[in-house]
Amino acid sequence: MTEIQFTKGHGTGNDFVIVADPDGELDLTDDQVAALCDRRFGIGGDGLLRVVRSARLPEGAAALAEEPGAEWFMDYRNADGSKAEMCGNGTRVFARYLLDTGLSELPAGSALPIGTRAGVKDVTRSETGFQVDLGRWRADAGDPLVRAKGLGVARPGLGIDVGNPHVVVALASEEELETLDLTVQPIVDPLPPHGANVEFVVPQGVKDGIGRIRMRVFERGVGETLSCGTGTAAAALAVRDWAGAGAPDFWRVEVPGGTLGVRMFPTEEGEHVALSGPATLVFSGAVALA
Ligand SMILES: N[C@@H](CCC[C@H](N)C(=O)O)C(=O)O
Repeated sequence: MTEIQFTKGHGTGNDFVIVADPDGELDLTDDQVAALCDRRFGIGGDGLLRVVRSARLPEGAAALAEEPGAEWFMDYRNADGSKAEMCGNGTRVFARYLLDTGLSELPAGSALPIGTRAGVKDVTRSETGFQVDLGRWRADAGDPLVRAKGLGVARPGLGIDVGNPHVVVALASEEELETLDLTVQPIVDPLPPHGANVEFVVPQGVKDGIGRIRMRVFERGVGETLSCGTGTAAAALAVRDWAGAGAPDFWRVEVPGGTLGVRMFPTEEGEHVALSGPATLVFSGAVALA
């Protein structure tokens, strides 16, 4: 049986098994990922981050073509073993791992480019830990309806892509958010071609120029998690859209695992959205691969 080294990390309670595989020698099956992420029989995690040199992975070629400095690729897998394009909390935890293990450096004022299936993402330091520029976002057509246990009637959702697909649903009150039962997967109709992460939000108004939101999420390939970084970005974009002209470009999103910052800013290629928050490594060990 092969034994591998791992580190456990999290960003606002969205937790990951981190496996260093610099030379791309570890081809983990979906079942192996699911076993490592199992909370009873494995290490436990919402997902797995494989740390691999972009040059050693076929998917890394596009990252290197976009940004030759993107030495490291975040091979992200959901807890069920499925691949996802992006993970916002994951990129911050990935950056923390690269820096703490000495695989990369991030001098003050510079950016660390990380390869992902949704393109290269620049990570910089921020007051609360790290900021990741998620790049351009886009509204998805389809106007899905969302049914969730505990909600009664179906609610309209707004499809937003921030590298991975999301559907955001506004709830009427904190009570609705609390009584929502996310042990059962919400039904999205029509479901976007590659599925969706579903965010339930309660806007909390604007204070000191910063929009506030409370959010819970059901992640594609995982279930309810304590936080979803790309989900908070989608939530802020949706609430800003619903609020109309004059809504802020700075948002604070409260999730069960903590608070994340979201900011929208113009660039030459169009508006970008960035996510900021903490990233923590918790422990390391060795585990046998099933
Ligand atoms: N937790 C993540 C998103 C992880 C991927 C997601 N489950 C998907 O399938 O798109 C985040 O912090 O963004």
